Amino acid sequence: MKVFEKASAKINLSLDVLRKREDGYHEVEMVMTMVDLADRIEMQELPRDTIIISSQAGYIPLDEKNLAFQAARLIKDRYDVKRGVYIHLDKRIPVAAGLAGGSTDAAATLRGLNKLWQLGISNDELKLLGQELGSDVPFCVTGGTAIARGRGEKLEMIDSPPQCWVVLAKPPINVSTSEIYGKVSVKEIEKHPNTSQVVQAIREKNFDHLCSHLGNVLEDVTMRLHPEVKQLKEVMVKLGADGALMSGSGPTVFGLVSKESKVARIYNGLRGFCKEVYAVRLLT
Ligand SMILES: C[C@@](CO)(OP(=O)(O)O)[C@H](O)COP(=O)(O)OP(=O)(O)OC[C@H]1O[C@@H](n2ccc(N)nc2=O)[C@H](O)[C@@H]1O
Ligand SMILES: Nc1ncnc2c1ncn2[C@@H]1O[C@H](COP(=O)(O)OP(=O)(O)O)[C@@H](O)[C@H]1O
Repeated sequence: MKVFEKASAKINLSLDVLRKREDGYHEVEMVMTMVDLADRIEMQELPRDTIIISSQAGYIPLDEKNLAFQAARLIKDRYDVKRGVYIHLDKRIPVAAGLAGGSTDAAATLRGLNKLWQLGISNDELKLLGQELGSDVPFCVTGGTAIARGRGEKLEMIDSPPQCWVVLAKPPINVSTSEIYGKVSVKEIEKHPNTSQVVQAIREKNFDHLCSHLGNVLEDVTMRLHPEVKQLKEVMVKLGADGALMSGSGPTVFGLVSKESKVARIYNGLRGFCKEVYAVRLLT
């Protein structure tokens, strides 16, 4: 038997860091939503009790470092499953980009194996399992649009944002999420995003209000280390995006665009700066 899952990328419409916690993580308040840029995951039953991962992407680990492998092992151990699985990852989400590529693969693997092995695990339980794999995994299990609190695992589902185009550009640099969080000094944050304004704009489907309240406190940290991310955001705005922001810990910058007629110009303009550019819709 085979199961297919789509594993979509997320963007952070706002990201605030409230404080550093005793356990080393940061207490956050984020508004997250999914975009129509996704990895495809195929899971197939194996006769042997083993987990095998393959991918067309040569640049991700295929061993126990892969988050899909970790998700499969977790579900096997927790539910004492003595069966094997072959998992193929058709990677389309850029890696280490701030788009939760690994987390969404892990979430899709949890969902898929629940079906493949007919385990009957509830959505809430899948989110709890996801939490053990990473802070963004519970959101990736459910998808939709949510306010994420705690270290990212406490979710409050909200309405979908007004539909629009999302142009994503990933500069060719590597950013480590833990390094970026490690460099955040909460006291020195100059401007916190106004989460409730972002949520209100979404509720009222007010696109302009949403664009003017996008905010991410990790931007300053990543942009200080990699000035090209700042330049990319400026280019995105100059080319005509209605709003622009770095997603997560970066380095991907996304632009929200309401008019389809502007998308090609922005896409082509960005292609002059980096190879990895995508124009997609929100997953509403
Ligand atoms: C910044 C965000 C925003 O959505 O996304 P990405 O840039 O990774 O896509 C997330 O908070 C990333 O979540 P995720 O990538 O799942 O992080 P984890 O694997 O749990 O943690 C990686 C490391 O980041 C730091 N970390 C993560 C989450 C958090 N709330 N506080 C932290 O300080 C910790 O140092 C941790 O060891
Ligand atoms: N299935 C996976 N897809 C992508 N990256 C993965 C996966 N499993 C593990 N990784 C590793 O996770 C790290 C972060 O990648 P990713 O999840 O794409 O970044 P981000 O959290 O910034 O969105 C990379 O160093 C990558 O090698």
